[in-house]
Formats: sequence, C-alpha cells, structure tokens
Amino acid sequence: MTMLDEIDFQHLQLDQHGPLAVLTVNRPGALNALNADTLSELSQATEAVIENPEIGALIITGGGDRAFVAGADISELAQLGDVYAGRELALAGQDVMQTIANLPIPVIAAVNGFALGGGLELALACDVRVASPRAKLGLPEVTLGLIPGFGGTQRLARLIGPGRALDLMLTARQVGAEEALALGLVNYVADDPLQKAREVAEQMVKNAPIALSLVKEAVRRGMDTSLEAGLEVEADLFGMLVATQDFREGTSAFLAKRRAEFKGE
Ligand SMILES: C/C=C/C(=O)SCCNC(=O)CCNC(=O)[C@H](O)C(C)(C)COP(=O)(O)OP(=O)(O)OC[C@H]1O[C@@H](n2cnc3c(N)ncnc32)[C@H](O)[C@@H]1OP(=O)(O)O
Repeated sequence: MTMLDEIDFQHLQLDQHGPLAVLTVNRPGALNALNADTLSELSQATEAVIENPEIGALIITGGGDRAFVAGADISELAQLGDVYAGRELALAGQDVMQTIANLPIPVIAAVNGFALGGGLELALACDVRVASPRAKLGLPEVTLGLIPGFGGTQRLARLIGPGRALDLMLTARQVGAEEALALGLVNYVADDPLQKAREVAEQMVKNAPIALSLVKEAVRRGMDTSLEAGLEVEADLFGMLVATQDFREGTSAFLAKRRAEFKGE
C-alpha cells in the first residue's frame, strides 16, 4: 500500500493525518483553476484514497489564501475547437466528480475562498461543505457563453432545489458564505474551514465505516429514484448492515454502556 503523501503530484498535495486524508488543489497563481492535468491528478488522488484502507474520510481544499477552486481553466476552455472536444471535456470532468461523490468514505469540502464554476462543482461532489466567511460561491458559466459541465446543473438543483439553482445559474451571481448557508449550499461557516472540516471528519470517522458508506449509497441511489424504490434500497442496505460485526459491536457497546470499537467488518 502506497502512503498517500509519497505520491508526487504537480498541482495537488495529498496528506495523510491518521484516518484523515487532506487533498489540496494547489495552483494558487491561477486561483487553483482545474486544467486537464489537475483534473487527471484529482482522479489519480481519488484512486489512491480508495485503495488505502486506513483512510476513513477525505477533506478537499484549495492552496493559497484566496481560492478553493476558481473553476475549470478558462485558458484551456478557450482552446476547445468543436462540439466533440467540448463534450469530451464535460464527460471527463463529470467522471472525476462522480468518482469523488461515489467514494465509500465521507468527503468534506473546506471552501477557503472562491468556489466558482468547476470549483463549486467539485464542492458539490463532496458530502458536506464548510465555508470560510470570505468564500464566494457561484456558477458563472453563462458569462462565458457556457453552462456548468462538471455536474453543476444536476447537483446544485438536487441540493438546493431547481428554483434557487436556476437563480444562481441564470444570474451568474456569487453568493457569500452566510447566504450559501441560508440556501443550504454549505453546511457550516467557520473562520478556519480546514480546522472545522477536520473536526467534522473526526466526528464522522468514530462511526461504523460500512454504515457510513451505505448511508451515502442509500441517499445517492434514493435521490435518483421514486420514494418507493428508495425505501426498498434503504431496507436492503439496512438488512446488509445487520449482518456486520460492527452492528454487533455497536449494539453490544450501547447495552454495556461502553464506547464501540468499530473494525469496518
Ligand atoms: C465545466 C466548467 C466550466 C467552468 O468552470 S468555467 C469557469 C468558471 N469560473 C469563472 O468564471 C471564474 C473566473 N475567475 C474570475 O472571475 C476571477 O479570477 C475571480 C473573480 C475569481 C478573482 O478575480 P481577481 O481577484 O481580480 O483575480 P484575477 O486576477 O482574475 O485572478 C488571479 C489569476 O488567476 C487566474 N484565474 C482565475 N480564475 C481562473 C480560471 N477559471 N481559469 C484560468 N485562470 C484563472 C487569472 O487569470 C489570474 O491570472 P494572471 O495573474 O496570470 O492574470
């Protein structure tokens, strides 16, 4: 097994702190904009996290003090020559965001500044978002003659509802942290979003790992289906958990009034 901090990236930094991995998108000179190389490194980093069984949660943040990620790299977008190249870029970005969203561990975005376009789409692929009071969030693609292409039209509407999502996408306006909190776009506002993200992640990793993974799966699959089919998914996954050692441990620990020691089995 490769230690996460042994992998060499050009535009990312991946650190391991016990059960927490922290992935920093690190191109501060371009406000951490996602060029093709950075997207590809994000994909590699996500694979490395999946393959490391010691990692219980992932935090994603931006390098420097101004931005989480200011979007896809506009100088690369400007080079797109035809319909097919545009579609391929959107599919590649969507694929990275899907891989992050489907990780079997909690993923938290520490939004330490601008989260615009592809940057907000990256934050939307995370399970929970913590914003700095200085954060500015938005999907300004229509100002470039585009629409969001890394999942934003779908994930923002699912998270905050189509009316509020359309307001943000049609106006292209940037919202501050407090408005984002009121919209349900972020979960927490904190002066030190990385520290707050660590605290939230530490609280999460105390819980049973398979249950964490399956609660994500239940919500994800339920969002894409009818209530009836979603309830069936929930019952199936609930049943699977009853067969785990962690369920035995969690219930025995409760009854014995001691702290549960989960093994992810
Ligand atoms: C499928 C996905 C599509 C998309 O994501 S489309 C892109 C959506 N994002 C945006 O439209 C945001 C673009 N950026 C901005 O509007 C501004 O930046 C900010 C409001 C975030 C900050 O403005 P300010 O404080 O004046 O800084 P600055 O001088 O514009 O930026 C510093 C350096 O960062 C580069 N940069 C910023 N965002 C991007 C980007 N998205 N792609 C490529 N470069 C970017 C700039 O060009 C500049 O660089 P230099 O110092 O060399 O002039």
